[in-house]
Amino acid sequence: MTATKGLEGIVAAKSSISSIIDGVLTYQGINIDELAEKATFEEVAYLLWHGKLPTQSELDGLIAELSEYAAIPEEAIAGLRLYPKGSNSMAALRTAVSSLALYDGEANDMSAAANARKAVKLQAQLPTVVAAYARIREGKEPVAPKKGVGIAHNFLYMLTGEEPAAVAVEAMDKALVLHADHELNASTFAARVTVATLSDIYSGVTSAIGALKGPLHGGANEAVMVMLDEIGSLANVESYIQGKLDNKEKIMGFGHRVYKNGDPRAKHLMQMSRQLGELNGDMELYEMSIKIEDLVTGQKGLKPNVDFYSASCYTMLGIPRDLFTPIFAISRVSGWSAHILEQYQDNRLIRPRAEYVGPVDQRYVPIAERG
Ligand SMILES: CC(=O)SCCNC(=O)CCNC(=O)[C@H](O)C(C)(C)COP(=O)(O)OP(=O)(O)OC[C@H]1O[C@@H](n2cnc3c(N)ncnc32)[C@H](O)[C@@H]1OP(=O)(O)O
Ligand SMILES: O=C([O-])CC(=O)C(=O)O
Repeated sequence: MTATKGLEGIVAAKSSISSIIDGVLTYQGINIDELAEKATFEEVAYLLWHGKLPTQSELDGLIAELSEYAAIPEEAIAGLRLYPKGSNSMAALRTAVSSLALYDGEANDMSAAANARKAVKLQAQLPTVVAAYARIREGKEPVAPKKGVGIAHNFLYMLTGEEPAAVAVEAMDKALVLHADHELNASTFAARVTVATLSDIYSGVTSAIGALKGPLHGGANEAVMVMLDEIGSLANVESYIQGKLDNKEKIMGFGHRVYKNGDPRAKHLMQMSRQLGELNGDMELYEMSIKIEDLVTGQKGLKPNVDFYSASCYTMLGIPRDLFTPIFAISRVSGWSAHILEQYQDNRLIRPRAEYVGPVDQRYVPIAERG
């Protein structure tokens, strides 16, 4: 038995949710470029869950259902208030989502209908949790979700307590579309491994949030912003990046396990970064990002991934950098839950093998004889 480090290239599941073939990403066979331009996030969530785009009445039904479930139980809000000040926002989200199971009477109901309902509940409630936590830690009261608006709108509204500008809603919605699903990425795999034991959907999503948190995966968007903040200005880009490359340090937001010729989502976020810069009358973050891309691609051949330009976009939308990865989760919970439902439909325990490389032929040594 020979292990493949990081399971690179191993096909570990059959899935009909999203595909990456020859560098082209599709959700249910629809090119991400088309969805980014035309679809709303709610349409995409429906597509991932049901395998088809919704009719107008199906979409209205989903928006109504999301509105119905968006408020989180008072006990969960009370829990958020107890988290230590300065908690990591992804750790807080992971804990809060796990706690939501305790207040859902059907958390352990494994019927298909209950699982489909819980997928919608989780999708509805993650934005509320992230926004409520962001406010509570600043000493502000959470803002109750608004009925009848989309998730992008509602999230920005609950975060700021103000009606968001149309352009901000549009940008956020597109970002959510672009992050919704991505085949068997690490967090989705974690979710599928967890539920393949026939554990519940909350356990699967909690596992997924834990996996997304890491800087080699979703956590890279925050790490990109840390880097941009450290660089500070366009004039410092070259020396900073050159220093990192000379020291063989990783540049966050670059490289990808599957895409070797570029992540198709990055160009949409790059465009959004430029547009938001123009709107804000401040192009520096965009220009710094472009210069970083030129240097890293020029010297290492590495292309930006989905996390690179999302950092400047979210910052220009006024979002604190430690909410970037939670926002990724707000979107990706659509894909996680779609994969969880797909796993339940044709389940088999996921249990690979390890190549043993430890010592052999050892004997138990009594404690008094150990050196
Ligand atoms: C939503 C997402 O999860 S997108 C990915 C987000 N993660 C990041 O942006 C973090 C930075 N990028 C990385 O760490 C990697 O490119 C990953 C984790 C995305 C992919 O990792 P892997 O497929 O295992 O590639 P691996 O890390 O083996 O890289 C291959 C080579 O490219 C180099 N490399 C890869 N990414 C980078 C980078 N961002 N900066 C500098 N060098 C890099 C590696 O050092 C390695 O070089 P070597 O062969 O000389 O040792
Ligand atoms: O697929 C991956 O490995 C990571 C990624 O880009 C994503 O999850 O969006």
